[in-house]
Amino acid sequence: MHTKWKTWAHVTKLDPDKHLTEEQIAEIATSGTDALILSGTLNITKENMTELRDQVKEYGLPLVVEPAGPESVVFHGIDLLYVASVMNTSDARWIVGKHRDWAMNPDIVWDKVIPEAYIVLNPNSAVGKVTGADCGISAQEVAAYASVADHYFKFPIVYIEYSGMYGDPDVVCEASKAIDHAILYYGGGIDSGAKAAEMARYADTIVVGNAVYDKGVKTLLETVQAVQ
Ligand SMILES: CC(C)=CCC/C(C)=C/CC/C(C)=C/CC/C(C)=C/COP(=O)(O)OP(=O)(O)O
Ligand SMILES: O=P(O)(O)OC[C@@H](O)CO
Ligand SMILES: [Mg+2]
Repeated sequence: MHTKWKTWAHVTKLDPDKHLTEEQIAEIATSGTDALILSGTLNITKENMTELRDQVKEYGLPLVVEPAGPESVVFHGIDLLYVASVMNTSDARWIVGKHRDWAMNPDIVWDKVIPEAYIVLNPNSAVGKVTGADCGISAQEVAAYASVADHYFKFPIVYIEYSGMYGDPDVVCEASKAIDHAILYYGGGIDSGAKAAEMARYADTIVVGNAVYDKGVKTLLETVQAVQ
């Protein structure tokens, strides 16, 4: 299996539900970001996922699809499929239920699948609302979830997710201390070089999403330069 993903410092998350021009995509793909993740929670379908894949594929960057459910899984033309389980929800659908439904399907390319332990910390994000995540937890509880994900479930990725807001670096620091093997992802509200550098002190891989759309490719470049 493809293991280069473990060395990525910066990845860019593109939303199939949003639009980018060809020129913007060219700038993103040549920004120095290590990979593109195609993902979102709301309004994601095989159709808009495939359309975005076709827009970005010619640049040769590693492509990851991160589906919000079985309905948006695409394997063709992509390198890896990141599949989340949310640690801090009591709704089992988002831990293992959707996965059971998905596994009724015989066409899963398991060699491309990388499981991710999500810890969702922004209650106002789409992912926070949809999964009913308990976002009011302490840094110690986040670290404990990270420890269970790493040492017990042996997830290869632990993902601290503040989608749409900049998180607390102390929380990411505590999570990083609790993990020995998993790669630690941080995503949420990174819209400057300083924020990218701050979270990259603790996270192995930082994720930039909304800033690409809200602030533009120049800001994306700053975040890349701060960590590469
Ligand atoms: C079993 C399969 C194939 C999938 C299930 C995967 C699960 C359980 C996902 C739950 C968490 C989730 C919805 C992950 C999707 C990735 C993600 C967090 C995207 C960011 O979403 P937001 O930024 O909040 O949403 P919008 O961009 O749509 O506003
Ligand atoms: O969109 P932002 O806030 O940059 O968050 C990135 C990513 O973690 C979202 O899943
Ligand atoms: Mg988003």
